[in-house]
Amino acid sequence: MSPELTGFTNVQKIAPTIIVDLRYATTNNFTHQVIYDFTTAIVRTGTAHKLAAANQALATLGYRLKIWDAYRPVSAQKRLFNVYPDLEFVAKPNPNFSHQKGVTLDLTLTDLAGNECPMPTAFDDFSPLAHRDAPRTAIQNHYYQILNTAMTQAGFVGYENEWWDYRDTDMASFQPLAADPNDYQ
Ligand SMILES: C[C@@H](N)C(=O)N[C@H](C)C(=O)O
Repeated sequence: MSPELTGFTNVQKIAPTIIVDLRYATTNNFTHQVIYDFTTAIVRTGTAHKLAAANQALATLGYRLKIWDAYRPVSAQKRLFNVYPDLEFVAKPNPNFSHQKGVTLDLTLTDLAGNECPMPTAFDDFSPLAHRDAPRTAIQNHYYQILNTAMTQAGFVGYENEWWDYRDTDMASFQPLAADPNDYQ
């Protein structure tokens, strides 16, 4: 992978219409604790370009992406795992994995005004209803398919147990890398 793609990028710098609402920067998450001290969503630059392509495709259909989590330091993963050590829904701390190396996003779909579309569950609903093969209502399935098509066509793969978790298909090409998102505002 070229060196220009392996650093970190603030996703809103290349896709300003993406909404960022980092839930672990607030107490509005499953831990009820503030997990980290930043509100800027960063991912590896190659991943950011793919995300911008997904958001652009969605814009033509009248939708936007809303990000709930992006790069997550290993220290934050430790806090999440301490509260909910269930590998189905929270990964073990590991600098070479997923959010912790900046190749994964937790996200949902909104309309152009920023209103969230109906999806299978709330964010971090750690129940079987979050699984990608769970039964969905027709309306939930409609919006899920719009999101899933845009993300997979842009080069992401969805984690089977969480409908909101999308990983760069090139994730294995990225070596571990840490950053402070506050440096990318
Ligand atoms: C905690 C949840 N939002 C999540 O990101 N789960 C995956 C499995 C992870 O911890 O990487």
